[in-house]
Amino acid sequence: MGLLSNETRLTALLCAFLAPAVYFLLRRREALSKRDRLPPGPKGYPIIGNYYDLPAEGSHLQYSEWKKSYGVSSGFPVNFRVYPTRCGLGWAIFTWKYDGEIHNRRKMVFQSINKDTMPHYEQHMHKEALDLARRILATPERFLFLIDRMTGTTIMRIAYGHAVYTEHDQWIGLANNMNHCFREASKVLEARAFKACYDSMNDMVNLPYNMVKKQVERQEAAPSMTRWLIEQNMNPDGSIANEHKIKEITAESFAAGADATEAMIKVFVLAMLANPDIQKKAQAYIDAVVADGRMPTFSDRPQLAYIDGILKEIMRWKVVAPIALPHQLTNDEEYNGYFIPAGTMVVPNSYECARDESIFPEPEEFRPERFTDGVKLFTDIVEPRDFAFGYGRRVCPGRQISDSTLWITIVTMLYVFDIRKAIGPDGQPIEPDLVLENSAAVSFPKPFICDFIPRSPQHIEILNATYESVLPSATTKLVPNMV
Ligand code: HEM
Repeated sequence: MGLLSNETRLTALLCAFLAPAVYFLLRRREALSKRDRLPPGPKGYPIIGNYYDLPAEGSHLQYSEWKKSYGVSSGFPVNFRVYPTRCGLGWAIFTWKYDGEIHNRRKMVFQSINKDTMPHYEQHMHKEALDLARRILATPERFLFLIDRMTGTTIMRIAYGHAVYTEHDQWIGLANNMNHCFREASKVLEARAFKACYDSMNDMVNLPYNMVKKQVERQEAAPSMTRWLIEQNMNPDGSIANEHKIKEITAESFAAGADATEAMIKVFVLAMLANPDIQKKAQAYIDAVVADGRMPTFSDRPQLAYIDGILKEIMRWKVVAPIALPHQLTNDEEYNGYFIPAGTMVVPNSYECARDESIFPEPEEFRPERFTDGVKLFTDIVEPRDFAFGYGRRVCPGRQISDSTLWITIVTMLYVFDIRKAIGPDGQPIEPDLVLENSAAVSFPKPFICDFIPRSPQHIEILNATYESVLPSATTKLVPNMV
């Protein structure tokens, strides 16, 4: 006779059959209830999800429309599922999926951008901002090109300590070729373009790095991200650990940083054209701080809250990276009562954040007063940097560099110039188009013209003298093909 009664055996048998069934029913109910709780949105297709719903350009506008039409009240736009996300393009980490390797590389970027290194970078930025003003003075009609050039030369100095004087600089040429490849990524699949892009990315990674390495050996390297990383990774026997990572990180700074910084400086010019009163107000604040006949510098920043107000408003008014970069959930998430399964691609709509009327009334208006009364910056309003530079673990690691570059450029331009609408042949001011041109990642102002009028001969004299005094070891002469 067994130890169990017949009744107990029957119960055990029933349990053995029923338990999995109950388990699967519960799981199915849970799955169904989760499916009911997916955020609403375009239906999509099996496997490819919403791939065909993705607009090629201006996707932030489409997402904002969906947010309205699907009636989602939270910041999360719509149910949006396309599984493959950052798929990895060469060494460019912004195209990689998050993992331990990215974590380490981002850490290295932060090691080279910190409170000890920033003062050195700020000197570079200052020199480049002054250089831009001098070049605009010489050929104002080329200001769009000169802004483009200046964002490249600033990053060259920060990444490699390399000062660019001519328009035919070898490293700038390499970096521009590489950026062209990122912008035209789809065309890179053509065999010839692929080879050219492969070569230019390789050169960009290796050549400037090798130059700095030699300078470090000779102890004559200027301060730069590359120099710092080489020094921090130098083994006692003189070999360099993580060499390929250092090369790739610094090359990437150019790919990731130049376009967005350029777009923002151009947005600043547009904002000044459209708002002459704000320009005048900003100049009055600057003049009060530098009444002793000098130009503003970084040390004046705490006294120039209005310039920071302008900077914040530029980041909000025209978000140049309107959908940052796509993220992908590694785990199931609950958000505002919605269920969002692991693997979902989440496209942040930063443009929509900037247009939230409950936070930023009349969002189309350019209004630095949202953020400052001219004396202090308000702390009880959403910070545009929290959406302009992306999110979470992938937030832009170059934001401190861009922030300082933008500030010193804006304050320098406002000190030297009155930025005015150009006058057309009919004698009327030419109105600039304030709508940005959308592209894959960064939106730019459409080409426009305007006048840069020096505020006085004395402002020019002070500009030239200041240029000579900042980083005086650099070449101070205008070389023939400089402008
Ligand atoms: C105004 C200028 C800039 C803007 C608006 C900007 C914005 C952004 C945004 C929106 C992202 C995506 C963040 C996300 O995935 O959520 C990003 C990523 C990145 N940015 Fe910037 N950026 C700027 C300048 C720079 C500069 C100067 C550097 C380098 C020195 C830089 C380096 C990077 C890198 C390496 C990434 C990829 C990070 C990753 O995928 O983990 N950026 N940036």
